[in-house]
Amino acid sequence: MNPHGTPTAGQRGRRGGRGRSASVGGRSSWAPVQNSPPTHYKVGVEENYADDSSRRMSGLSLGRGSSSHQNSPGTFPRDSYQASEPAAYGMLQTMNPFELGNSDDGGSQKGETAAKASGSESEQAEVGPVNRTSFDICPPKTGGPVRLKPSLSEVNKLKRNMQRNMEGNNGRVLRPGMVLLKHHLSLDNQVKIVNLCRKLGVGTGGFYQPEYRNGEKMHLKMMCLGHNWEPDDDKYVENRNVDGAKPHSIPQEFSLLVIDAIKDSQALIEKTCKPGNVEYVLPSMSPSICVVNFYTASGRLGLHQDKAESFESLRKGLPVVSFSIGDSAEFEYADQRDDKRAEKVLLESGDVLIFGGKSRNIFHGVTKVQQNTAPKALLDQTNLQKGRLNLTFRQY
Ligand SMILES: O=C(O)CCC(=O)C(=O)O
Ligand SMILES: [Fe+2]
Repeated sequence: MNPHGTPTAGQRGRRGGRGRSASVGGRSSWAPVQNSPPTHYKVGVEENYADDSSRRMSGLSLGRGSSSHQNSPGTFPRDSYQASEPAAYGMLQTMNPFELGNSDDGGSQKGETAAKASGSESEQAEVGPVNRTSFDICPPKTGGPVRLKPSLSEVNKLKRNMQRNMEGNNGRVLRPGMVLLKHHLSLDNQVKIVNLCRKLGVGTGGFYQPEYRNGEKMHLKMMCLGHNWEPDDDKYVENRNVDGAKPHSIPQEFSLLVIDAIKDSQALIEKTCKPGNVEYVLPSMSPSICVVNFYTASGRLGLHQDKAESFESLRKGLPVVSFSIGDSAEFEYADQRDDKRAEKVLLESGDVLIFGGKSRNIFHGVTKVQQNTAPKALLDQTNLQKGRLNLTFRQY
């Protein structure tokens, strides 16, 4: 059943399974692959492979057994399944491979690109690429609409937010283990994140539009860092099904921001809730996975739980840390998968939302992207296209 109530046979949704973490792979299989010069293959070329059966699992399934979904297959959508986005929107038909993999990006091109991993481009095609068109979240400026300078009120708002952040007054505990840090990411950091995501996102291992086996597309573009999450199987795998590519690693800058946000959230909990041990309420974690989503104006994400991480990670309630950048979004969360009973909160550019501890398994989703709400200063500095960039970090 998708969020519109339409049954979608055989479809499994995001993070519905809670496989008991067995032993497959283990930590060592999580070690980042060494960097290598960027190897470019077929980026920007629409690759269609008619035989859908070729979309087999190409990677090692990490730590997940057969996922015992709490809900039966076919009832667990992650996405809205509205009409798929216009193919031309932000798609690149050509790209410069030398823009990728520079060592200054912190993330680096993973050593074994899809082509390398499988030996050659033609072999790569056999791994199971289906439809991978490069997607650029910051298309080059082309004399398009002129963007106005940020207004005085926007500049003042930014200053006010910075001041509140310095005073530690920008956070709210939404429920036990769930914290919203308003305007936590500085404009500079937002710009850096956008630029890095853009860089990692345009080539091999970059953004693609995930699709379920039944052909329905998620209404967003996705790229995973650290490890690939596969929508169809609700599992992390080493090579993604769509094109066999390995994910880039998580840039260290991102991880530092995550750790910083957890510390600030814990400080807020200590101040406002005075728990005996804050680690019980909101445990610390060190991210090994980042799911990067880009929502265009019509993008959304159905209520779901994030439960593909290891049994240990879920048992300990290690938090999901979510960064929002660009247009604002309405975010809903609830104890059940029930939109009517969900609470809503607005996530604006720079907001960080954390849910761990007792809130780790909440159902959550994105109901709406509010158009033209991104800070102008951010758009000026990045040329981020209309929409919302979201990064969710987890520890496997
Ligand atoms: O975009 C968001 O705020 C949520 C994303 C999310 O829930 C996910 O990627 O699992
Ligand atoms: Fe999620």
